[in-house]
Amino acid sequence: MNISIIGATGYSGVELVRLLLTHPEANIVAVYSNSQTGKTMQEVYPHLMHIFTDDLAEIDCARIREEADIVFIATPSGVSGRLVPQLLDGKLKVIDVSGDFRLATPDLYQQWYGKETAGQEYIDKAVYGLSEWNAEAIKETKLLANPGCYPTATLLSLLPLLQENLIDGKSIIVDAKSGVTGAGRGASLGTHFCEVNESISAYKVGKHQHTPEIEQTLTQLTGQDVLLSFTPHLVPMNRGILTTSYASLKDGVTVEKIAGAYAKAYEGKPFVRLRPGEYPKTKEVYGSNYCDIAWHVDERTGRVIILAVIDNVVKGAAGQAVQNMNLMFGLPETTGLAFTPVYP
Ligand SMILES: NC(=O)C1=CN([C@@H]2O[C@H](COP(=O)(O)OP(=O)(O)OC[C@H]3O[C@@H](n4cnc5c(N)ncnc54)[C@H](OP(=O)(O)O)[C@@H]3O)[C@@H](O)[C@H]2O)C=CC1
Ligand SMILES: CC(=O)N[C@@H](CCC(=O)OP(=O)(O)O)C(=O)O
Repeated sequence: MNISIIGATGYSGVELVRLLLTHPEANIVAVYSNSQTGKTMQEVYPHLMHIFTDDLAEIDCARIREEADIVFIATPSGVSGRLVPQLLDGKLKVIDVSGDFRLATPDLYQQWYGKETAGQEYIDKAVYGLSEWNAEAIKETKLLANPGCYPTATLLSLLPLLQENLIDGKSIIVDAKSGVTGAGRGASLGTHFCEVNESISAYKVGKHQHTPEIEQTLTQLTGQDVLLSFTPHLVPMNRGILTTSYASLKDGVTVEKIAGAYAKAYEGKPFVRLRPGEYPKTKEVYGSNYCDIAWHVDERTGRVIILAVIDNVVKGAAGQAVQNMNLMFGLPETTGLAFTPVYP
């Protein structure tokens, strides 16, 4: 499989390089950058010395259509919306790691991202790549919208319970925490060491762009009416997301029903590990494609509290993108991804 990567110099892009270098079917044919063309990958990332030394090329859609079977796009929002119409031709398959093709309409995207994306005809071609829940559609598509990092952990937590009608879709509150790699490699005041170290703070309260992605997917996949509050926080660590979701239980729902819904949803799903009653740590999935999920039924308040952890750069971006590539090419989902988390 010949693979091109646009945005290879970013954190998601360089994680794609790491995963694809040991994938038995993958051959990276070219890596593309916007502002660092002419340099090699090992100049930008010395940890790749003697491992991956390719030159960074200027983005050339015609060349990519000829050289690659699949292209990953790992660029800031607003970029792939412009590139995809030039790439979707012939045999080439596209996986977009950004948010440009996740929301149902260009207007909704404009409302939450404050910029333009591709036209409706391209958005309609995209399949949402939540691997565990959308595998049949993923296998058939040429354009895949890889889920956001927070939505991955949140959706995997909530879908089984909404699917079985065990919680009230209008009662959901999601409190989420992310490591700083979630904000990308570019320097900014908000991610400066002295601003984040020994501190924790919320951001984009009531207006984070992943809110409509989570609501839209919960409704599309379960048919339930959903309206939720989502609050992200930045925590002083490199990788990892912990989501804590709260929802009111429907009448008569027992601990056994909750456990049954998770067991049914994730039987045979190699990357979801169920840990009822535990307190999963981001460290326990670090560097891996796992999502660990735990739940606690609070009989006093009639609520269920669900904890989920992922590595934002792996299951939340590059790892799930490779999992989706495997599905799109008829390979076992775990190909190139069956490695152990780095611990401690
Ligand atoms: N980091 C994460 O945990 C996750 C990120 N995402 C999404 O994935 C995408 C990439 O994120 P991340 O890797 O963190 O970002 P980074 O900021 O680390 O990297 C961005 C990449 O995009 C390239 N780039 C920047 N501007 C342009 C442009 N105008 N045209 C073409 N290429 C451009 C950069 O190239 P160069 O600097 O060489 O010019 C760089 O390779 C984003 O949309 C992000 O929201 C999704 C899930 C998780
Ligand atoms: C910590 C941090 O800043 N995280 C980023 C995640 C960005 C992201 O993944 O954005 P899209 O999926 O929408 O492209 C944020 O909250 O905006």
